[in-house]
Amino acid sequence: MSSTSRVPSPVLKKSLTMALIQLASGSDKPKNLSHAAEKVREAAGTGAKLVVLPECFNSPYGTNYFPEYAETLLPSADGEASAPSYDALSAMARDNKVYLVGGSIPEYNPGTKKYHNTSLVFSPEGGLLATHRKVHLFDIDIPGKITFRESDVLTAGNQLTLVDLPEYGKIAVAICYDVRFPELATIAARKGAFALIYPGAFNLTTGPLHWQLLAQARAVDNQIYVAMCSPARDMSASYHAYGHSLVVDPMAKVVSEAAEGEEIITSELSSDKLEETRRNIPLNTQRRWDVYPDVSKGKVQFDDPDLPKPKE
Ligand SMILES: NC(=O)CC(=O)C(=O)O
Repeated sequence: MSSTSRVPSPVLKKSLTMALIQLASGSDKPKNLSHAAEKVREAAGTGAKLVVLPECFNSPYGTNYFPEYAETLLPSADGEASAPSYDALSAMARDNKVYLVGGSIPEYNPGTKKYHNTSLVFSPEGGLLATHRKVHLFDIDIPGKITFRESDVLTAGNQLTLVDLPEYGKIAVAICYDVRFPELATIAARKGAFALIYPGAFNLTTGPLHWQLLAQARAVDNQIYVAMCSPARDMSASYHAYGHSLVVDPMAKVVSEAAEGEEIITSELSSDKLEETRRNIPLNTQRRWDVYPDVSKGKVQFDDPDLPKPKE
C-alpha cells in the first residue's frame, strides 16, 4: 500500500557548480586565513558558485586548541566581537561572488561562557546567511585507536540549519559527526534541501570505514547530493585527518573525490539527476506513514535564538 501524502521534492532551480577545498592548515591562524582566501579565489576561478571549506580550517583540530583559537561572534557585554575569521570569510565570499560554507571555527560565546564548533555561511555579497553549531559532539573511545571528547570543551548547538540560496534552492549545513545521525539529514531533505553539506575531519581509524559509507548512506536514503569536505592530511599534526573530500549524487554515486593532500574538487549539481533519481525510484510516494511516523513532522528546531546574527 502506498501512502497518499507526498514528501516535497528537493528543488534545485538551475545547475550549480560546487567546489570543495581540501585545505592544508597549520597552527598559524593569519596564515591559514590568507591561504584559505587564495584557495577560495582558485576555486571560484573554476566557475564554482558554491565553495566549501573544511572543519576547523583556521586552527589545528583538537580540544586543547579550541579555547586558544576561539573567536567571539557575539559581542561581549563590555565590547565588540573579535572575529577575524568571520571578516575574512565574508571578504572571500564577496570578493569572489560565491556562496561560501566557511568550514567551521572554534567559537566562544561570552554571554554563556561556552565554546562551540561553528560553521558560518556567507552570500556572494559577503552577508552572513546562516550559523550552524555542531549539534552532535564527537565523543568516541575506540581503545588502542582513538579517544576524542569534544564535550570536554565544547557545547553542542541546538538547531538544524537550512540555508536558502535564492537562485538555486536550499542546502542543509551540518558538521562532521552530525553525518552519523540520519534524522538530521532526512528532516533537511524532507524540508526541500537539494544537498547536505558537511565540513568534516574524520580520522585514520573511522575514515577508511565510515566516511564514504556515511556520505552514500545519507544520499541514498534521501535521494539528494551529499558533500563532505575534509582538511588535507598532515602526519605532523596531532590529529590525522582522513582527507578524501567527496561529493555523492542522489543515486549514491561518488562523482568526485580528493586524495589525501591539498586539493580542490568540483562537481556539477543538476536538477535532472535529482528528478531522474526520484522518478526512477519513487520512494517519496511509497512511504508508509500509516506504519511509522515522519520524523520531519515532530518539533524541529531551526531558530536557536542564541545564535550569532549578521553584523550590522
Ligand atoms: N571528527 C568528527 O566529528 C567525527 C569523526 O571523526 C567520526 O565520526 O569518526
